[in-house]
Amino acid sequence: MAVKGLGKIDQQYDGSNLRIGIIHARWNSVIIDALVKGAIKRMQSLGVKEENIIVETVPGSYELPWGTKRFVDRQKKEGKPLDAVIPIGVLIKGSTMHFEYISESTTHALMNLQEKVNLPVIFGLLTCLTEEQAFARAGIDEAKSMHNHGEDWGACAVEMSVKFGP
Ligand SMILES: O=Nc1c(NC[C@H](O)[C@H](O)[C@H](O)CO)[nH]c(=O)[nH]c1=O
Repeated sequence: MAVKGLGKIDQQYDGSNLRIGIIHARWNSVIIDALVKGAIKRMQSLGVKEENIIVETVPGSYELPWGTKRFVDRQKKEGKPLDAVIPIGVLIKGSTMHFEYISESTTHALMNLQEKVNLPVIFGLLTCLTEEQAFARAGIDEAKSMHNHGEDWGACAVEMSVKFGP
């Protein structure tokens, strides 16, 4: 049986010297809140200090690429550069093509952003066909919960920062 999710992390990484940003959309906020909490919980379990986890928000997932760029730039300008950033959004398919266009464009923009900001930009965009899929991936629906993907994103941010930092 294929094992979904991050699988076994090959080692515990020490996040105690890291400063990590989370920037999240405000659409589908119940699911977003669970994902953000999961990412924070996992990063703190790896030693990232509470004061070094900076949270910012944007209206929707479409604003994540531009918001992330400005967020990273501002933290750097204030002399408090980030080691990684986790944009988080939840897109749920509706009756139009809006979902497809935002999913595709935002995914490409976030991928390309890494070169521009020279930091790990973790892919925290849930693109779900149903609300049930989104609840399950945020660890909300115990019945079908796979696990809270936010925790994977937090672990990924720490690993990428420690392994590939400056
Ligand atoms: O439409 N559905 C969604 C959505 N639309 C808004 C969009 O991201 C943007 O904020 C506006 O178009 C204004 O630019 N944003 C989401 O995060 N999830 C959705 O499921």
